[in-house]
Amino acid sequence: MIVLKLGGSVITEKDRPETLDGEALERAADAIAALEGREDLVVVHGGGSFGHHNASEHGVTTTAGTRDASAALDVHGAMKTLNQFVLGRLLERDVEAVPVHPFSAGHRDGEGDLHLPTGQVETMLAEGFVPVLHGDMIAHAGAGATVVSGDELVAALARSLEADRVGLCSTVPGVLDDEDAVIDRIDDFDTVAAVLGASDATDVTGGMAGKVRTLLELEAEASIFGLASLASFLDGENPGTTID
Ligand SMILES: Nc1ncnc2c1ncn2[C@@H]1O[C@H](COP(=O)(O)OP(=O)(O)OP(=O)(O)O)[C@@H](O)[C@H]1O
Ligand SMILES: C=C(C)CCOP(=O)(O)O
Repeated sequence: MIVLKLGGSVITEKDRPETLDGEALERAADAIAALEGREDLVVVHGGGSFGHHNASEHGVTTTAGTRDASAALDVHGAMKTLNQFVLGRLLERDVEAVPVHPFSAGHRDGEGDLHLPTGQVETMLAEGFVPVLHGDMIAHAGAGATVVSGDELVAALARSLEADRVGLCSTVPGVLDDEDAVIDRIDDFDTVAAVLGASDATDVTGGMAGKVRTLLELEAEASIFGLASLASFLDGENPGTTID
């Protein structure tokens, strides 16, 4: 069973609000369609130019919340729009993709910890569907609603579903060192902290630094790689950077 995140930076033009990178999304959908039926797959996608700009305008992050429903729905709506594009490209390729909207499915407790029940995802998988989740807003005890990143959802799903493989397809071929070479393996935050930055584009969830931090907390290994390596990841290889 594979949990795969399609980074928003891959499937959208992240620096142009609400702009899809149609060609990249089609390539990602082709790779997923080639896997169809061989293994259980849960897809999560990030926001890219959908969601991050809206969240930034409303001043919401993974810790700063809002109690303004219109603001929450603005971010949620942008993410649902992108989710429709992702589902559409998968359905065109006969992948039985169905949506799961985290805002309606989970919450954060007062400590900010994410709780994501997965009974619906497990039933979808058992019935042959490919669940497609996305970064979203989420009710947060004591803070209203905050942003939940696709990376956090990947980690929660991988834990609950005991995923065999976890992959994050991003716009970079892996985590890069100070000479832009792909770092093969990361097992400690401090040793790479100096090269880990935010995203180049508007991003409220922490860019590469947030991604590595979240994945290091996960017991299972995870791979971060670029679109050119998505097919090889789905074929069982470990391209890019392995976080363990
Ligand atoms: N050391 C690093 N190696 C690689 N990328 C880095 C590094 N430091 C910062 N980055 C930035 O992190 C970005 C990837 O993080 P980002 O959160 O944008 O990815 P994503 O998950 O694909 O997108 P989204 O968060 O929209 O879903 C890269 O585009 C790059 O700008
Ligand atoms: C900005 C929102 C709503 C979700 C972002 O998810 P991410 O792109 O995985 O960080």
